[in-house]
Amino acid sequence: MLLRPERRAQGHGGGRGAAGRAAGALPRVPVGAARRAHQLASGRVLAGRGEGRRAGAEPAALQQENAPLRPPGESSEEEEPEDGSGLAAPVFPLFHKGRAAAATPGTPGGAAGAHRGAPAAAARGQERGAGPAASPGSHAAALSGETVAQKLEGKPLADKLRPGTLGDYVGQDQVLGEQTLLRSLLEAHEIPSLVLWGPPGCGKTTLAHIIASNSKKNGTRFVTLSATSAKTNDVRDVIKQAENEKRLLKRKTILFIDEIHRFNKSQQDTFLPHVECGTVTLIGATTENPSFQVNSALLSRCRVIVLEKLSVEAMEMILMRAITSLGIRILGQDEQHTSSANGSDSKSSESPVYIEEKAVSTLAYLCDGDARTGLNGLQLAVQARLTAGKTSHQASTQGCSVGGVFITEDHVKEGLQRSHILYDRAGEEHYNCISALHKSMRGSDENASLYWLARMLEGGENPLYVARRLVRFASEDIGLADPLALTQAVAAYQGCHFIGMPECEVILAQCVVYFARAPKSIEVYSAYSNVKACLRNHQGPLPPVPLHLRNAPTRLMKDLGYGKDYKYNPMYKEPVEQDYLPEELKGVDFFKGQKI
Ligand SMILES: Nc1ncnc2c1ncn2[C@@H]1O[C@H](COP(=O)(O)OP(=O)(O)OP(=O)(O)O)[C@@H](O)[C@H]1O
Repeated sequence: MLLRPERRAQGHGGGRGAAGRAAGALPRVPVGAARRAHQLASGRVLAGRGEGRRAGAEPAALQQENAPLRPPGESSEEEEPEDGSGLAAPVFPLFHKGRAAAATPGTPGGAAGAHRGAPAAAARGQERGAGPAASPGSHAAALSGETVAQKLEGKPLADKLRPGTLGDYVGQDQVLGEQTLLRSLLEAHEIPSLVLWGPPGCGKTTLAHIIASNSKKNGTRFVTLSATSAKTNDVRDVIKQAENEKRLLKRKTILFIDEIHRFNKSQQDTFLPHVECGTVTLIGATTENPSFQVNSALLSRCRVIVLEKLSVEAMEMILMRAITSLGIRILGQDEQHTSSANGSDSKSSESPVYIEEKAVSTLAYLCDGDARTGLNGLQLAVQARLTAGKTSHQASTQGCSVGGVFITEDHVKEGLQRSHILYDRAGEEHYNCISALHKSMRGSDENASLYWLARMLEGGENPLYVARRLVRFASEDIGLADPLALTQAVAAYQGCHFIGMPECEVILAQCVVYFARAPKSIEVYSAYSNVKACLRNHQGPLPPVPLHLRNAPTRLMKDLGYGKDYKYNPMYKEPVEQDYLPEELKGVDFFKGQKI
């Protein structure tokens, strides 16, 4: 558990937890672990050992915990089509590249190393019962007995499948694993005020609801407000009610505020005294760095829980659970596609729905740790295929054909919104990426510079925002080493302004590469910073402008000595000896010593 925001910068942005790193290093994780669990759920594989090992866990979860998660020797690299026709081209080249690049041969983070780590990560994900088997009473169980189309009607799939217990909550072991502070507090029913900080769809709201249902057992009330719609008066009403409940019935209230960063500071102030005196326990959820967005007095009274993007393995578990609950069957590359393949619980007369195993792993990658996106993507892909009326589609593999709806990797890609996946334009990712671009150009890495540029533009970033940063970079980092850089940047800005996206992307690309290749000089930037520091540190009144440097437009000024003894340089053939700094700064050289 993280109580201070600083570490968040690593954990949430570039850096990841071990599971996340392993995930990033995998070119393609086979859905072996999750699929195995799917088989368990559908009764095709007998339970593993260790039943009853942990009280409170569903039997299916215990079975999965001990199941061989990945066939020995199975290599993600081997599964990648040599022509790159799988995940990569042409829709998501960035992902493909990133994944391959992360798998550095010879390092534990390489493909093999990552593979070794993956089962463990998947097992951790399963530990709390993350299997696809619907635990009794879960939403997944509630989906049984209908056709796939019926199951997808109404509420979004992600909402229907929102886990209601910690046992069904996947991943986030860094804050919820055994022996973590939050887990102990939850088990002891002692809920402190919390701020749940994490990227979209990583399970903040879900966790808050689980905490709520946990605390309802001992009579605690749970009230939800969304900062996007609630007014200050709504907050006051909730607090008034909480005071009454506390005073008259001795009942505690947990107030959950989604997107707490959207409340302005004064709205946040409204909670402060009531959180302090314990009238309400506040649980805020935010995708934004709380150190900037949440009132610091309020923040200091809350524990900040940092949730990370869900790992690929965790996403596979979530998707497999959804697939099981929908009664969709999985088609592996190496099996007979009979109607009993990967047993489904769909008892209807509807044509069976199949999904490629590869499609599931691709979806798990592309949703970028956002379970809502992943589940929505699955839902859209299935619905689109059902609507397309492909019921007579013949899926033919290895000489065996199957009648029914067949969902491929391409279908799930279509079910996803690319901009959502790549980039969070309004959030922290916006700043992380521009910072990465700036630093890559400064480091003269044209390759990385182009990558960060494309990642922003493909994600829907405003090209003028990037162009403005280039103007700044031209002076800050290139400066007089190549004074033309500034002209380039301003021209790029104007070019973007004239023609907009997508045509202007190449203008920015040209400028970015020019800057990455350009010689660098921070001489001016540094000297100017020194001057600013000198002014800021000056004690007492600032020294007057020397009289000889002053203009003397009136007689009085001349009489006062303005402009006296000033040497007009063009009148002199030889260099002029003359002071231009105030007397007390004589001899100071701002170009010496780079203090930024
Ligand atoms: N850890 C998880 N385990 C299982 N399912 C999850 C998990 N996290 C998210 N989900 C699924 O994704 C859906 C969206 O998650 P949730 O609303 O909790 O995300 P969030 O972090 O609050 O996102 P946002 O910031 O966009 O509101 C849930 O309804 C649930 O189906």
